[in-house]
Amino acid sequence: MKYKYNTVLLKLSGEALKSEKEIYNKDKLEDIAKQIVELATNGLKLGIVIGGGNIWRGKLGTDIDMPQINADYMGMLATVMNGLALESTIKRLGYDKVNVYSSLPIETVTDDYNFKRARLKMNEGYISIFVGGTGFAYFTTDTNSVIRAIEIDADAVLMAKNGVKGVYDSDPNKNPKAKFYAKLTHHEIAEKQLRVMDLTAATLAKDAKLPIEVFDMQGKNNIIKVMEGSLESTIIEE
Ligand SMILES: Nc1ncnc2c1ncn2[C@@H]1O[C@H](COP(=O)(O)OP(=O)(O)O)[C@@H](O)[C@H]1O
Ligand SMILES: O=c1ccn([C@@H]2O[C@H](COP(=O)(O)OP(=O)(O)O)[C@@H](O)[C@H]2O)c(=O)[nH]1
Repeated sequence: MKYKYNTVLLKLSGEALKSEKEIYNKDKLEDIAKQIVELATNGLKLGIVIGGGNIWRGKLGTDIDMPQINADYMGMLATVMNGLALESTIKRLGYDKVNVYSSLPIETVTDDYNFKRARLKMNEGYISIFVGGTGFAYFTTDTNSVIRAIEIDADAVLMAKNGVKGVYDSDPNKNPKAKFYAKLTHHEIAEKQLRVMDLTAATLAKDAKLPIEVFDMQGKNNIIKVMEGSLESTIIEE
């Protein structure tokens, strides 16, 4: 196997699909899908959680006096749209073995999810795209990523960021002197209150002893490079 991992859960933010003017940018969708197809074709077992941030986030609900629970379900539905956009792009590139599993029961456009079926299909080379978040308000897709990673018995969660190469001691976009960490323990994430994922997700990953690799997906073939171990990133483990 040419990759560091056999099975991974790749977390993509919805932001990765958008451009300045479009919620879906064809080149960005295609670039991500091409890398995913190459990885799957070469035998990497891939589960993907996609966020909804290019379309909607629950916190925007306050701007329109909407209760958070309603706003959160809108956000979860946004992740379904993103999953379908990614699925059709992957299929358009000729890789048909893709399942979109939704935490929300939308059987007309998504597959029924249970972890045993996902594992079985992934062993047959199917890519699993997990949408709908956890299906519960007050969570984010970071938590959903850790849950799905545990369920598919992933070796790690690969957390793709937009424009930062990993975890720093403070926000590198605000503090040019922020110190980069190549390695961190789960304990340090909590102890130093490093903002890489929400606390629920970080706690769950720590309890499950699940490694997390944080990397910048904005770079040529960075998703492939991080799987090959040739990209500078932050690895969070025991
Ligand atoms: N300790 C930190 N290490 C890295 N990035 C941080 C940190 N604290 C804040 N950030 C900021 O968090 C941003 C990523 O936020 P997030 O909501 O996870 O974005 P994404 O949509 O890329 O997942 C980074 O672009 C960075 O500006
Ligand atoms: O389990 C979940 C996952 C997501 N969301 C909602 O869906 C939005 C989009 O998800 P997220 O912000 O994680 O997307 P990303 O930032 O990764 O694009 C969130 O803001 C939440 O409002 C939710 O309520 N429960």
